[in-house]
Amino acid sequence: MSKVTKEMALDYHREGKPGKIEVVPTVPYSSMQDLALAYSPGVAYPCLEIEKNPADAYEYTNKGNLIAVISNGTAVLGLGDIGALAGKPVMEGKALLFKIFAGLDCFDIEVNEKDPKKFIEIVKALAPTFGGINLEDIKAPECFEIEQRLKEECNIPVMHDDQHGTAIISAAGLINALEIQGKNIGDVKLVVNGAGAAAVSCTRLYIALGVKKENVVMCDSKGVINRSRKGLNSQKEEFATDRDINTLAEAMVGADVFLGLSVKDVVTTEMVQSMAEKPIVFALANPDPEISYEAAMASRPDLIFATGRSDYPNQINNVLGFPYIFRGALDAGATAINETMKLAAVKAIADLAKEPVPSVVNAAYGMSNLKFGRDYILPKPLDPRLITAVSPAVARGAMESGVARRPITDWEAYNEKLRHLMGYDNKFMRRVTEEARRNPKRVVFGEANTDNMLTAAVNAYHDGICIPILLGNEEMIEKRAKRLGLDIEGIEIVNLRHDREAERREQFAEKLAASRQRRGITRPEALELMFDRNYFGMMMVETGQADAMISGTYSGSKKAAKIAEEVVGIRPTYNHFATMHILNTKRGTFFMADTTVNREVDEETLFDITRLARNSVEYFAHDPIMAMVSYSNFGSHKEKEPEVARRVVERMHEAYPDLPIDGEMQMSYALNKKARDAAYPFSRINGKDVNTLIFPNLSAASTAYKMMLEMGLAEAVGPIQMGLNKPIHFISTDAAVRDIINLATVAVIDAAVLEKVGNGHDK
Ligand SMILES: NC(=O)C1=CN([C@@H]2O[C@H](COP(=O)(O)OP(=O)(O)OC[C@H]3O[C@@H](n4cnc5c(N)ncnc54)[C@H](OP(=O)(O)O)[C@@H]3O)[C@@H](O)[C@H]2O)C=CC1
Ligand SMILES: CC(=O)C(=O)O
Ligand SMILES: [Mg+2]
Repeated sequence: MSKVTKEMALDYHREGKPGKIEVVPTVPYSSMQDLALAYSPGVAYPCLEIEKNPADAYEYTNKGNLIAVISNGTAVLGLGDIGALAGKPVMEGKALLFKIFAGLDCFDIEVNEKDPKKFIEIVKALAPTFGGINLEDIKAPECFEIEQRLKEECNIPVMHDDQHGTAIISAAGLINALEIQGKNIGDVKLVVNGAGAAAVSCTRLYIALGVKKENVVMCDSKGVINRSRKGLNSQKEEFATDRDINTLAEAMVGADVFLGLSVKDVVTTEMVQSMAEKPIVFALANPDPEISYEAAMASRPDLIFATGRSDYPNQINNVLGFPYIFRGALDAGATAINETMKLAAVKAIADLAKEPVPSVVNAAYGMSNLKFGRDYILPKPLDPRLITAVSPAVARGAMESGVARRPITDWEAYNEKLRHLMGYDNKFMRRVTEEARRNPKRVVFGEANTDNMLTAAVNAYHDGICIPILLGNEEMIEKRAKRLGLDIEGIEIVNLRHDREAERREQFAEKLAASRQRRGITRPEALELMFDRNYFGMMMVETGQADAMISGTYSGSKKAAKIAEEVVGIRPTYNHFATMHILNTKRGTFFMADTTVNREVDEETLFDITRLARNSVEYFAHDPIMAMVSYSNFGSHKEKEPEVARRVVERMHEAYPDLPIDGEMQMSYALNKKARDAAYPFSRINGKDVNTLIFPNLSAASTAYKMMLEMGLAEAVGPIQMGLNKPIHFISTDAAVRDIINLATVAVIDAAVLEKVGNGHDK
């Protein structure tokens, strides 16, 4: 991750539409009828229902999925009292996190009011709008009264995240760090620096989990809070120590755990060195910690160190909790977020860190070997399992403690809903990944000496998806792996240019020349070609020395595709091969073809593309419902391109009389079955939701899927090659690591099917 600079951050916030979030309608709104339903007169009906029964607000409005992040700007991060307006970027940021991590909609509300009593009245008056209230960055001690009263007086969950979110996450981190250091929570000496919202609440939770109160020393801006201090507020009084010490430096001597929730740079290396053996330091002030990562780690080797930042190992930040805690609370219809729910969240988060880390998480952090230990005490914020680990635990907690108004009964369905909410639930990829893991295959990675290819190959290996064979110079690959922090032990590297591969090059050349001698490749030429990664790698697959290949391409796949045609050839029942992209969207999974290969599409090419797509969609266990898309509808335009599309549909109807395919038709009819059924009742796909889109040319297909991706409307798997004799797949070397892993996973499945049924699944 590159260092965040002021300029980058300001540009990020300013570019495009300023800020970070927007409001998007969720119902149709284009016709008069729609407007009459959305607003007057139709809107009166739900109003009257809610008047009769307020709980109906959850049925007819967005209340049940809407959070308010409310702040008065008095303790914004560690920046202090910068005011309500200046805190808005933080609150917008939280709104964004609620949305992307838990699918919760969120309004940020900055209230220009420091008087706690007035602030409480304002928030209370706003409460009917929301399903939950996340109080944020409100300073101590006012935050305690504010939260307490709002919890009592609102009938929706209210949580001050700086208090409880931080307490939950850091407690999970503490439990795991203590386990690694081999210490007992009941024995540890704890120093807390800061006596504000976060510090007080964290300390209370640690005590509930077993820390002895007499082993706690808390400090504020004036030093140690001891009994001789006068005029302490009640929270500071609660933690005042009997020990006769005054400074943080004195408190640190012999301490096992340091918890910083104060300001930057107040801890020195000497202080860390003065701590007990195997200490734990959580320096959580944001954006800059109480001691820097570099200084802390240099101070002693037996330390476990965490900060609130995302750019160092062990991030302890309430982002790991609040989206999922509110998700679980709202889904169970909880009236509050109570101690049982908080403890359930602590356990779920702590336990998740001990589970094997999936490759998507490693890949997201450019790592290959994240494993429970001193540099990984908590799950990473981009871990997609957090939602299914934490939200159900919190919802169960709500039910057990009797605050759930809408108890969940079908947990499997709830988990499914959570996954779906989140990520255009990649059910398809989950299924193929499980299949690949059951029977991993040998996959050659061409261009293994590039960052993303190498990271993908190594992650796929550690995830048990495939057995990679890396093509490239071993020294260079090793160097790169070291720089990227990738563990490549156990992975085969083949340096095809090395003398020790001379025999294999000869063997491959002979075989290639034998099959291509009448098509212009002589043996000496074939031998020359074996110095090319694509020829060599594909020959490995052709001769059974590997099961599949991911060919890294630099500028489109044209050259590599030509080589694949020469080396492994096109399946006997076709004259062309093509590629398909699988798009996971909010509306389900769509298959699109041909997205990358055939630049000139005549009738024969389009016929092959359509047959290949039909075959592949079935192969991925979907029943194809196909639309041939065009700018024309069923003959409305007579030009060559729609004519070709029409003829291909006719030929498909003849070849596969039962196949639901039709067209040519515009995309609006392909995707809107109501409109299609009304306008073209004769269509063969009447009443059906299309899942496979065949495009009349490469420009249209490529533009369509890329537009969906760029607009954030889909996640894609692909390009999936269809029609070659062997599983050779092509992807750009700078494609995202996750995309390369996904393609390698598909290649493994491809190889397994080939092994089982040959190309016999061609029909
Ligand atoms: N990583 C995470 O997830 C989270 C991190 N934080 C961080 O914790 C910090 C505090 O936040 P919050 O509790 O909301 O804020 P508050 O304003 O409620 O509390 C701040 C506390 O820090 C104390 N403090 C200020 N300067 C010093 C100093 N030099 N030495 C010791 N203590 C000092 C203040 O002391 P006094 O009482 O004397 O004024 C006060 O007790 C911030 O940096 C924030 O970013 C907060 C929430 C979550
Ligand atoms: C993370 C957070 O909430 C804070 O630093 O205030
Ligand atoms: Mg905060």
